[in-house]
Amino acid sequence: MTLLHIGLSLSPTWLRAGSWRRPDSRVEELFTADFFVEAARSAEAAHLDFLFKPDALTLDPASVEHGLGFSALDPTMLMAALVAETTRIGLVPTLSSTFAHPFTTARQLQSLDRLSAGRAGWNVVTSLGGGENFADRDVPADPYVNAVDFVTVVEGLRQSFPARALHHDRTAGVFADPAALSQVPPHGRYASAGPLSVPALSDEPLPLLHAGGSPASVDFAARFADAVFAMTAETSDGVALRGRLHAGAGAAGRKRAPLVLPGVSLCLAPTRAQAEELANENQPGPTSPAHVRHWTIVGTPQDAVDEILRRADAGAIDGVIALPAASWGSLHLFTSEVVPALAAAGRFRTAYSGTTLRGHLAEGI
Ligand SMILES: Cc1cc2nc3c(=O)[nH]c(=O)nc-3n(C[C@H](O)[C@H](O)[C@H](O)COP(=O)(O)O)c2cc1C
Repeated sequence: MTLLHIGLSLSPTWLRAGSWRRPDSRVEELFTADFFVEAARSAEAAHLDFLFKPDALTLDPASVEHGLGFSALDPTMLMAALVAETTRIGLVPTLSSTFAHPFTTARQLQSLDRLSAGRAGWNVVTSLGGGENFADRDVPADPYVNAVDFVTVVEGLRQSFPARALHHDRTAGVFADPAALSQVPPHGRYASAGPLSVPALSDEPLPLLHAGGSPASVDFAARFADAVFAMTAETSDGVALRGRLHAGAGAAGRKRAPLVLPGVSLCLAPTRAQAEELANENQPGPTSPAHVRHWTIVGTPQDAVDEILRRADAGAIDGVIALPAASWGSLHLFTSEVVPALAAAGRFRTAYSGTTLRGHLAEGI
Protein backbone atom coordinates (compact mmCIF):
# COMPACT_ATOMS: atom_id res chain seq x y z
CA MET A 1 0.00 0.00 0.00
CA THR A 2 1.36 3.43 -0.84
CA LEU A 3 2.31 5.59 2.08
CA LEU A 4 1.06 9.11 2.54
CA HIS A 5 3.50 12.01 2.59
CA ILE A 6 2.91 14.65 5.21
CA GLY A 7 4.34 18.10 5.80
CA LEU A 8 3.62 20.66 8.48
CA SER A 9 3.30 24.29 7.48
CA LEU A 10 5.10 26.66 9.82
CA SER A 11 3.06 29.59 8.62
CA PRO A 12 1.49 30.13 12.03
CA THR A 13 -2.04 29.42 10.81
CA TRP A 14 -2.93 28.44 14.38
CA LEU A 15 -2.57 32.10 15.35
CA ARG A 16 -4.53 33.50 12.40
CA ALA A 17 -7.90 35.23 12.51
CA GLY A 18 -8.51 36.00 16.21
CA SER A 19 -6.64 32.98 17.62
CA TRP A 20 -3.53 35.00 18.45
CA ARG A 21 -5.65 36.57 21.21
CA ARG A 22 -6.03 33.29 23.09
CA PRO A 23 -4.16 33.37 26.41
CA ASP A 24 -2.14 30.33 25.36
CA SER A 25 -1.24 31.53 21.85
CA ARG A 26 2.34 32.57 22.74
CA VAL A 27 1.97 35.43 20.27
CA GLU A 28 4.79 37.33 21.99
CA GLU A 29 7.14 34.54 20.83
CA LEU A 30 6.05 34.66 17.19
CA PHE A 31 9.37 36.03 15.97
CA THR A 32 11.54 33.77 18.15
CA ALA A 33 13.10 30.41 17.32
CA ASP A 34 11.51 28.64 20.31
CA PHE A 35 7.99 29.11 18.94
CA PHE A 36 8.91 27.14 15.81
CA VAL A 37 11.20 24.67 17.55
CA GLU A 38 8.24 23.35 19.52
CA ALA A 39 6.23 22.83 16.31
CA ALA A 40 9.23 21.31 14.53
CA ARG A 41 9.94 18.85 17.33
CA SER A 42 6.38 17.61 17.48
CA ALA A 43 6.39 17.19 13.68
CA GLU A 44 9.62 15.21 13.84
CA ALA A 45 8.34 13.05 16.71
CA ALA A 46 5.47 12.10 14.36
CA HIS A 47 8.02 11.30 11.58
CA LEU A 48 6.60 13.84 9.14
CA ASP A 49 8.32 14.21 5.78
CA PHE A 50 9.05 17.90 6.09
CA LEU A 51 8.49 21.30 7.61
CA PHE A 52 7.23 23.81 5.09
CA LYS A 53 7.24 27.59 5.18
CA PRO A 54 5.09 29.60 2.75
CA ASP A 55 6.10 33.20 2.28
CA ALA A 56 4.89 36.60 1.21
CA LEU A 57 7.14 39.41 0.09
CA THR A 58 4.66 42.14 0.85
CA LEU A 59 2.91 43.59 3.90
CA ASP A 60 -0.24 45.65 3.98
CA PRO A 61 0.03 47.96 7.02
CA ALA A 62 -3.73 47.71 7.65
CA SER A 63 -3.49 43.92 7.89
CA VAL A 64 -1.42 43.99 11.08
CA GLU A 65 -3.84 46.07 13.11
CA HIS A 66 -5.98 43.12 14.24
CA GLY A 67 -3.98 40.12 13.08
CA LEU A 68 -0.63 38.83 11.87
CA GLY A 69 -1.14 39.76 8.23
CA PHE A 70 1.85 38.53 6.27
CA SER A 71 4.34 39.49 9.00
CA ALA A 72 6.78 36.58 9.24
CA LEU A 73 10.40 35.53 9.59
CA ASP A 74 12.43 34.86 6.47
CA PRO A 75 11.74 31.18 5.59
CA THR A 76 15.31 30.17 4.73
CA MET A 77 16.70 31.74 7.90
CA LEU A 78 13.98 30.04 9.93
CA MET A 79 14.79 26.64 8.43
CA ALA A 80 18.48 27.19 9.15
CA ALA A 81 17.57 27.89 12.77
CA LEU A 82 15.75 24.54 12.91
CA VAL A 83 18.66 22.51 11.52
CA ALA A 84 20.35 21.96 14.86
CA GLU A 85 17.04 21.38 16.66
CA THR A 86 16.01 18.45 14.43
CA THR A 87 17.76 15.45 12.90
CA ARG A 88 15.61 13.76 10.24
CA ILE A 89 12.75 15.95 9.09
CA GLY A 90 12.96 17.78 5.73
CA LEU A 91 13.20 21.58 5.67
CA VAL A 92 11.39 23.36 2.83
CA PRO A 93 11.51 27.15 2.62
CA THR A 94 9.68 29.13 -0.06
CA LEU A 95 11.73 31.26 -2.44
CA SER A 96 10.24 33.27 -5.27
CA SER A 97 11.47 32.74 -8.83
CA THR A 98 10.02 36.14 -9.73
CA PHE A 99 11.84 38.22 -7.13
CA ALA A 100 14.81 36.25 -5.77
CA HIS A 101 18.10 35.85 -7.63
CA PRO A 102 19.28 32.38 -8.68
CA PHE A 103 22.81 32.81 -7.32
CA THR A 104 21.66 33.80 -3.82
CA THR A 105 18.94 31.17 -3.93
CA ALA A 106 21.34 28.39 -4.98
CA ARG A 107 23.85 29.41 -2.33
CA GLN A 108 21.27 29.54 0.45
CA LEU A 109 19.65 26.23 -0.49
CA GLN A 110 22.98 24.47 -0.99
CA SER A 111 24.09 25.76 2.42
CA LEU A 112 20.83 24.58 4.02
CA ASP A 113 21.26 21.18 2.37
CA ARG A 114 24.84 20.92 3.60
CA LEU A 115 24.05 22.13 7.12
CA SER A 116 21.15 19.68 7.40
CA ALA A 117 22.97 16.78 5.67
CA GLY A 118 20.46 16.44 2.84
CA ARG A 119 17.22 17.61 4.36
CA ALA A 120 16.68 20.76 2.28
CA GLY A 121 13.96 21.27 -0.30
CA TRP A 122 12.61 24.34 -2.06
CA ASN A 123 9.08 25.55 -2.58
CA VAL A 124 9.27 27.50 -5.86
CA VAL A 125 6.59 30.15 -6.26
CA THR A 126 6.06 32.87 -8.83
CA SER A 127 4.46 35.13 -6.15
CA LEU A 128 1.31 37.20 -6.25
CA GLY A 129 2.49 40.37 -4.56
CA GLY A 130 5.70 42.07 -3.57
CA GLY A 131 6.49 44.08 -6.70
CA GLU A 132 6.69 47.30 -4.67
CA ASN A 133 9.72 45.90 -2.82
CA PHE A 134 11.58 45.05 -6.01
CA ALA A 135 10.55 48.10 -8.02
CA ASP A 136 14.15 48.61 -9.16
CA ARG A 137 13.99 45.35 -11.14
CA ASP A 138 12.10 44.31 -14.24
CA VAL A 139 9.24 41.95 -13.65
CA PRO A 140 9.48 38.93 -15.98
CA ALA A 141 7.08 39.07 -18.95
CA ASP A 142 5.93 35.51 -18.29
CA PRO A 143 6.47 34.31 -14.70
CA TYR A 144 6.47 30.61 -15.62
CA VAL A 145 8.87 30.94 -18.58
CA ASN A 146 11.06 32.83 -16.12
CA ALA A 147 10.57 30.14 -13.44
CA VAL A 148 11.94 27.52 -15.85
CA ASP A 149 15.05 29.67 -16.44
CA PHE A 150 15.35 30.29 -12.71
CA VAL A 151 15.23 26.65 -11.60
CA THR A 152 17.54 25.64 -14.46
CA VAL A 153 20.15 28.17 -13.37
CA VAL A 154 19.78 27.26 -9.68
CA GLU A 155 20.25 23.56 -10.41
CA GLY A 156 23.15 24.36 -12.78
CA LEU A 157 24.81 26.42 -10.07
CA ARG A 158 24.26 23.70 -7.46
CA GLN A 159 26.10 21.20 -9.67
CA SER A 160 28.78 23.71 -10.76
CA PHE A 161 30.71 22.55 -7.68
CA PRO A 162 29.80 18.85 -7.63
CA ALA A 163 30.32 16.59 -4.64
CA ARG A 164 32.92 14.55 -6.55
CA ALA A 165 35.15 17.65 -6.85
CA LEU A 166 36.05 17.38 -3.18
CA HIS A 167 39.11 15.18 -2.64
CA HIS A 168 40.26 16.01 0.89
CA ASP A 169 43.53 14.34 -0.01
CA ARG A 170 45.81 15.31 2.83
CA THR A 171 48.83 13.40 1.50
CA ALA A 172 48.79 14.99 -1.95
CA GLY A 173 47.58 18.29 -0.55
CA VAL A 174 44.55 18.36 -2.88
CA PHE A 175 41.41 19.79 -1.34
CA ALA A 176 39.33 19.79 -4.53
CA ASP A 177 39.75 19.23 -8.26
CA PRO A 178 39.30 22.58 -10.06
CA ALA A 179 38.68 20.73 -13.36
CA ALA A 180 35.45 19.29 -11.89
CA LEU A 181 34.04 22.76 -11.34
CA SER A 182 32.03 24.25 -14.20
CA GLN A 183 30.23 27.34 -15.39
CA VAL A 184 26.56 27.84 -16.10
CA PRO A 185 25.37 29.28 -19.44
CA PRO A 186 22.93 32.21 -19.35
CA HIS A 187 19.21 31.41 -19.37
CA GLY A 188 16.60 34.04 -20.13
CA ARG A 189 17.29 37.10 -18.01
CA TYR A 190 19.80 35.28 -15.79
CA ALA A 191 23.53 35.42 -16.35
CA SER A 192 25.08 33.82 -13.30
CA ALA A 193 28.18 31.97 -14.40
CA GLY A 194 29.26 30.31 -11.17
CA PRO A 195 30.76 28.15 -9.96
CA LEU A 196 28.95 28.26 -6.66
CA SER A 197 31.14 28.56 -3.58
CA VAL A 198 29.30 25.78 -1.72
CA PRO A 199 29.85 22.21 -2.95
CA ALA A 200 26.81 20.03 -3.64
CA LEU A 201 26.13 17.20 -1.23
CA SER A 202 25.15 14.76 -3.99
CA ASP A 203 24.36 14.65 -7.70
CA GLU A 204 20.64 14.53 -6.95
CA PRO A 205 18.60 17.60 -7.77
CA LEU A 206 17.13 19.40 -4.78
CA PRO A 207 13.55 18.28 -4.06
CA LEU A 208 11.22 20.92 -5.47
CA LEU A 209 7.75 21.78 -4.27
CA HIS A 210 5.56 24.17 -6.19
CA ALA A 211 2.42 26.13 -5.32
CA GLY A 212 0.20 27.72 -7.94
CA GLY A 213 -3.15 27.28 -9.60
CA SER A 214 -3.05 28.13 -13.32
CA PRO A 215 -2.54 25.71 -16.24
CA ALA A 216 0.98 27.17 -16.58
CA SER A 217 1.61 26.30 -12.95
CA VAL A 218 0.46 22.70 -13.51
CA ASP A 219 2.71 22.40 -16.61
CA PHE A 220 5.64 23.74 -14.63
CA ALA A 221 4.99 21.37 -11.73
CA ALA A 222 4.56 18.38 -14.06
CA ARG A 223 8.01 19.05 -15.53
CA PHE A 224 9.97 20.10 -12.45
CA ALA A 225 8.25 19.51 -9.11
CA ASP A 226 8.50 16.56 -6.77
CA ALA A 227 5.38 17.68 -4.94
CA VAL A 228 2.67 20.29 -5.26
CA PHE A 229 1.25 22.34 -2.39
CA ALA A 230 -2.25 22.35 -3.77
CA MET A 231 -5.35 24.33 -2.95
CA THR A 232 -7.88 21.60 -3.72
CA ALA A 233 -10.90 22.41 -1.59
CA GLU A 234 -12.94 19.46 -2.91
CA THR A 235 -12.06 15.82 -3.57
CA SER A 236 -12.91 16.25 -7.26
CA ASP A 237 -10.39 19.14 -7.55
CA GLY A 238 -7.68 16.85 -6.23
CA VAL A 239 -8.58 13.98 -8.57
CA ALA A 240 -8.52 16.36 -11.56
CA LEU A 241 -5.21 17.95 -10.56
CA ARG A 242 -3.59 14.59 -9.95
CA GLY A 243 -4.72 13.41 -13.38
CA ARG A 244 -3.28 16.50 -15.08
CA LEU A 245 0.01 16.19 -13.23
CA HIS A 246 0.36 12.51 -14.08
CA ALA A 247 -0.39 13.19 -17.76
CA GLY A 248 2.01 16.14 -17.86
CA ALA A 249 4.80 14.27 -16.10
CA GLY A 250 4.34 11.31 -18.46
CA ALA A 251 4.49 13.61 -21.50
CA ALA A 252 7.68 15.15 -20.12
CA GLY A 253 9.22 11.66 -19.86
CA ARG A 254 9.39 11.66 -16.08
CA LYS A 255 9.15 8.35 -14.26
CA ARG A 256 7.28 9.83 -11.36
CA ALA A 257 4.56 12.48 -11.20
CA PRO A 258 4.65 15.17 -8.52
CA LEU A 259 2.92 14.23 -5.28
CA VAL A 260 -0.33 16.11 -4.72
CA LEU A 261 -0.19 17.46 -1.18
CA PRO A 262 -3.08 19.83 -0.55
CA GLY A 263 -3.05 22.25 2.31
CA VAL A 264 -5.58 21.04 4.86
CA SER A 265 -6.81 23.45 7.45
CA LEU A 266 -7.32 21.45 10.65
CA CYS A 267 -9.40 22.73 13.51
CA LEU A 268 -9.19 19.82 15.94
CA ALA A 269 -10.47 19.18 19.45
CA PRO A 270 -11.31 16.09 21.53
CA THR A 271 -15.02 16.38 20.64
CA ARG A 272 -16.82 17.68 17.56
CA ALA A 273 -18.73 20.22 19.63
CA GLN A 274 -15.47 21.63 21.00
CA ALA A 275 -13.94 21.74 17.52
CA GLU A 276 -16.95 23.60 16.15
CA GLU A 277 -16.86 26.06 19.02
CA LEU A 278 -13.16 26.65 18.36
CA ALA A 279 -13.82 27.19 14.65
CA ASN A 280 -16.69 29.59 15.36
CA GLU A 281 -14.52 31.63 17.71
CA ASN A 282 -11.90 31.96 15.01
CA GLN A 283 -13.70 32.79 11.79
CA PRO A 284 -11.41 34.45 9.22
CA GLY A 285 -11.50 38.22 9.63
CA PRO A 286 -12.09 40.90 7.00
CA THR A 287 -8.35 41.13 6.28
CA SER A 288 -7.93 37.40 5.52
CA PRO A 289 -6.95 36.79 1.89
CA ALA A 290 -10.21 36.13 0.01
CA HIS A 291 -8.61 33.91 -2.64
CA VAL A 292 -7.41 31.36 -0.11
CA ARG A 293 -9.82 28.44 0.14
CA HIS A 294 -8.16 25.34 1.44
CA TRP A 295 -9.71 22.00 2.26
CA THR A 296 -10.99 22.36 5.85
CA ILE A 297 -11.59 19.78 8.54
CA VAL A 298 -13.31 20.78 11.76
CA GLY A 299 -13.71 17.83 14.13
CA THR A 300 -11.97 15.21 16.19
CA PRO A 301 -8.63 13.61 15.32
CA GLN A 302 -10.56 10.54 14.15
CA ASP A 303 -12.62 12.74 11.80
CA ALA A 304 -9.37 14.01 10.29
CA VAL A 305 -8.01 10.46 9.90
CA ASP A 306 -11.23 9.35 8.20
CA GLU A 307 -11.35 12.28 5.82
CA ILE A 308 -7.69 12.09 4.86
CA LEU A 309 -8.03 8.36 4.13
CA ARG A 310 -11.24 8.95 2.18
CA ARG A 311 -9.46 11.43 -0.10
CA ALA A 312 -6.44 9.18 -0.46
CA ASP A 313 -8.65 6.24 -1.43
CA ALA A 314 -10.49 8.45 -3.94
CA GLY A 315 -7.17 9.22 -5.65
CA ALA A 316 -7.33 12.91 -4.74
CA ILE A 317 -4.16 13.18 -2.66
CA ASP A 318 -0.75 11.65 -2.10
CA GLY A 319 -0.61 13.22 1.34
CA VAL A 320 -1.21 16.60 2.94
CA ILE A 321 0.45 19.70 4.19
CA ALA A 322 -1.13 20.38 7.57
CA LEU A 323 -2.27 23.91 8.33
CA PRO A 324 -3.30 23.71 11.99
CA ALA A 325 -6.04 26.23 12.80
CA ALA A 326 -7.36 28.09 15.81
CA SER A 327 -5.01 26.85 18.56
CA TRP A 328 -1.80 25.02 19.39
CA GLY A 329 -4.14 22.17 20.34
CA SER A 330 -4.93 21.54 16.65
CA LEU A 331 -1.22 21.20 15.91
CA HIS A 332 -0.55 18.86 18.80
CA LEU A 333 -3.63 16.71 18.15
CA PHE A 334 -2.50 16.36 14.54
CA THR A 335 1.01 15.20 15.42
CA SER A 336 0.13 13.18 18.53
CA GLU A 337 -3.12 11.53 17.37
CA VAL A 338 -3.95 11.95 13.68
CA VAL A 339 -0.54 10.98 12.29
CA PRO A 340 -0.02 8.02 14.66
CA ALA A 341 -3.49 6.74 13.71
CA LEU A 342 -2.57 6.98 10.01
CA ALA A 343 0.62 5.07 10.81
CA ALA A 344 -1.31 2.44 12.78
CA ALA A 345 -3.56 2.02 9.72
CA GLY A 346 -0.45 1.23 7.67
CA ARG A 347 -0.71 4.47 5.69
CA PHE A 348 2.21 6.38 7.16
CA ARG A 349 5.70 5.51 8.37
CA THR A 350 6.12 4.46 11.99
CA ALA A 351 9.78 5.54 12.01
CA TYR A 352 12.15 7.33 9.66
CA SER A 353 13.98 4.91 7.40
CA GLY A 354 16.10 7.52 5.61
CA THR A 355 17.93 10.68 6.48
CA THR A 356 17.25 12.89 3.44
CA LEU A 357 14.16 14.70 2.22
CA ARG A 358 14.49 13.01 -1.19
CA GLY A 359 14.51 9.68 0.61
CA HIS A 360 11.39 10.53 2.63
CA LEU A 361 9.50 11.65 -0.49
CA ALA A 362 10.42 8.50 -2.40
CA GLU A 363 9.41 6.15 0.42
CA GLY A 364 6.46 3.82 -0.11
CA ILE A 365 5.75 4.87 -3.69
C1 LIG B 1 -1.77 26.95 -2.67
C2 LIG B 1 -0.96 28.15 -3.07
C3 LIG B 1 0.07 28.56 -2.24
C4 LIG B 1 0.84 29.69 -2.57
N1 LIG B 1 1.87 30.04 -1.75
C5 LIG B 1 2.61 31.12 -2.06
C6 LIG B 1 3.68 31.53 -1.21
O1 LIG B 1 3.95 30.92 -0.18
N2 LIG B 1 4.38 32.62 -1.56
C7 LIG B 1 4.11 33.33 -2.68
O2 LIG B 1 4.79 34.31 -2.93
N3 LIG B 1 3.10 32.98 -3.50
C8 LIG B 1 2.35 31.89 -3.22
N4 LIG B 1 1.32 31.53 -4.04
C9 LIG B 1 1.04 32.35 -5.21
C10 LIG B 1 1.69 31.77 -6.45
O3 LIG B 1 3.09 31.86 -6.34
C11 LIG B 1 1.26 32.53 -7.71
O4 LIG B 1 1.74 33.82 -7.70
C12 LIG B 1 -0.22 32.64 -7.88
O5 LIG B 1 -0.86 31.45 -7.51
C13 LIG B 1 -0.52 33.01 -9.32
O6 LIG B 1 -0.02 32.03 -10.18
P1 LIG B 1 -0.99 30.98 -10.84
O7 LIG B 1 -1.83 31.80 -11.76
O8 LIG B 1 -0.17 29.99 -11.51
O9 LIG B 1 -1.80 30.38 -9.71
C14 LIG B 1 0.55 30.42 -3.74
C15 LIG B 1 -0.50 30.00 -4.56
C16 LIG B 1 -1.24 28.87 -4.25
C17 LIG B 1 -2.36 28.45 -5.17
